Amino acid sequence: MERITCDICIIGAGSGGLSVAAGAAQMGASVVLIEGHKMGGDCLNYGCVPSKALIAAGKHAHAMTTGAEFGVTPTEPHVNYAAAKDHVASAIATIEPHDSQERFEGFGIRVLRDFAEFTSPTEVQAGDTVVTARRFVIATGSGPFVPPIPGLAEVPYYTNETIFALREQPEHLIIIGGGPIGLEMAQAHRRLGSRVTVIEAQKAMGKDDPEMAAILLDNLRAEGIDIREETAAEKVSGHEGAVTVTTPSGDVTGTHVLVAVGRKTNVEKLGLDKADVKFSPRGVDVDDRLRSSNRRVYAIGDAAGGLQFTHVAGYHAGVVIRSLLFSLPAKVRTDHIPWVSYCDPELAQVGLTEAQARKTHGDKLEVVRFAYDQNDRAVAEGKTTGLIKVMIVKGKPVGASIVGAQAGELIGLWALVIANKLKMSAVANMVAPYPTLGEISKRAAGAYYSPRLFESDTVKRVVRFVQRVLP
Ligand SMILES: Cc1cc2nc3c(=O)[nH]c(=O)nc-3n(C[C@H](O)[C@H](O)[C@H](O)COP(=O)(O)OP(=O)(O)OC[C@H]3O[C@@H](n4cnc5c(N)ncnc54)[C@H](O)[C@@H]3O)c2cc1C
Ligand SMILES: NC(=O)c1ccc[n+]([C@@H]2O[C@H](COP(=O)([O-])OP(=O)(O)OC[C@H]3O[C@@H](n4cnc5c(N)ncnc54)[C@H](O)[C@@H]3O)[C@@H](O)[C@H]2O)c1
Repeated sequence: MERITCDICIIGAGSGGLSVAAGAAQMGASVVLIEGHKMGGDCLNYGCVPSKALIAAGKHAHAMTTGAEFGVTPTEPHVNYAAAKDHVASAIATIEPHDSQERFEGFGIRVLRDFAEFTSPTEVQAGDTVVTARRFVIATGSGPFVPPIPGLAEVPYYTNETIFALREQPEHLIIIGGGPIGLEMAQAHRRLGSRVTVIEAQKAMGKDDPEMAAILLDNLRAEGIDIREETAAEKVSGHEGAVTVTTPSGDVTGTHVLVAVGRKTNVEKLGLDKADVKFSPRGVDVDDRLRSSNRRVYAIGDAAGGLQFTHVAGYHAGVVIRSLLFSLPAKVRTDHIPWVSYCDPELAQVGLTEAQARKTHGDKLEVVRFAYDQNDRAVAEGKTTGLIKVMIVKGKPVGASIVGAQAGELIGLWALVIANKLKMSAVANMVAPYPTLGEISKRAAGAYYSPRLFESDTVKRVVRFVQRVLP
């Protein structure tokens, strides 16, 4: 048995763990990083990267069928699904070196490739190595939650951990779950030529603003995706190539099933009881500094039980680095965290939705809106489906929702505004280049100030007075 002592031991080399490791080692701490499976974690191997790569393949296929209004004759694309999966694999392979063991060893980090388990409040064992550390960071992420639907365990089904390796094109893909994983995969597969049925127990994209989500869902349905809401999967039966999902509104039989009903955090096999670390199925119980019930142990990213996004794991890494290296009492916020679903149109959110803002701020809330069809660039590009809504209290945005082309890029501005508690005037003062979709944000700010300027008797009185006295 080898014994190592270090300043910081990180369990999990995904988005969160890698960021802590790189930052801490480059600033002088001795770091051990333990990864039981693939370097890069979910985002690189089974999540963001492969899903966005497959979405990109679908986008190419879709463009071939939708050029008529631009004078380009639509043509039915010949899709080689396996080749699309080659693109997915190549995107992962291109990014892989950035997350590799060699790169992290180059920072002076000791990388152990085994599953880790706490053996005491101050020790972790990984294979034949015992690590004693001043501080530990649990960054073990999450995996697909497979619900106890009767019959599911007896049929072949896919999850995000297996769907990207599938090389035969599903003729009819049934997706259980209408959240971001379900709908991103639904549209990519539909555009690549599969028939797709989505079975959603409640409302699809239920964590987003319903008015904005409805615009996305209309478009997905118009592309031919059968989305059945308020319809839970109750039973699954069948065999390879013919799987039937039973729902209250009838049976659906398809060739393949993808389960996308949420995540299960990877905390159960960590020996947390032996480390005096409290946890639940949601993840490790942490305070607003991301510390667990054992002050030496922190948890970040998906394992910390909050919002589950790569950029949140990265943000958490920055917060714990300040605590671990400089003993600064850095705290996490959630009010400025954006998220984006990369369907077409994209659906993006930062801060409060309209309903949340109404509940929190009541009559003090003002909501401004601006539609994509009023934006010249959107008209030129034929991307007029879309809307921005900004929720404002006393002149400061508390939330922004965008659905439409490039919504994921546009939300960045509002994330900046909310993170820094800027006023709407900061956006109104910006000169946006013409013609860009970015002008949508400026016009939303205009929608806030226009009534104050153009419908104000005081402004009119002042202008008339100044005009009278001007030479
Ligand atoms: C299909 C899909 C698409 C997604 N798309 C996006 C997106 O577009 N944008 C976005 O922001 N987020 C997206 N996400 C979410 C994102 O992938 C996660 O939020 C992010 O990966 C979480 O990072 P993490 O570091 O917490 O965990 P992970 O990246 O999952 O890393 C955890 C690591 O810990 C390792 N591990 C677990 N247990 C142990 C142990 N006991 N010992 C040693 N190692 C262990 C695992 O093997 C893994 O490598 C997507 C997720 C999925 C599933
Ligand atoms: N673009 C992105 O940033 C992105 C993309 C994919 C995933 N993610 C992350 O991964 C997380 C997990 O995504 P997800 O889509 O799996 O989870 P989710 O929790 O967001 O959505 C799951 C959906 O499945 C439904 N459901 C649950 N049980 C069901 C049943 N028996 N039958 C039918 N429907 C059922 C739920 O009502 C819910 O709408 C997301 O919350 C997000 O944090 C992010």
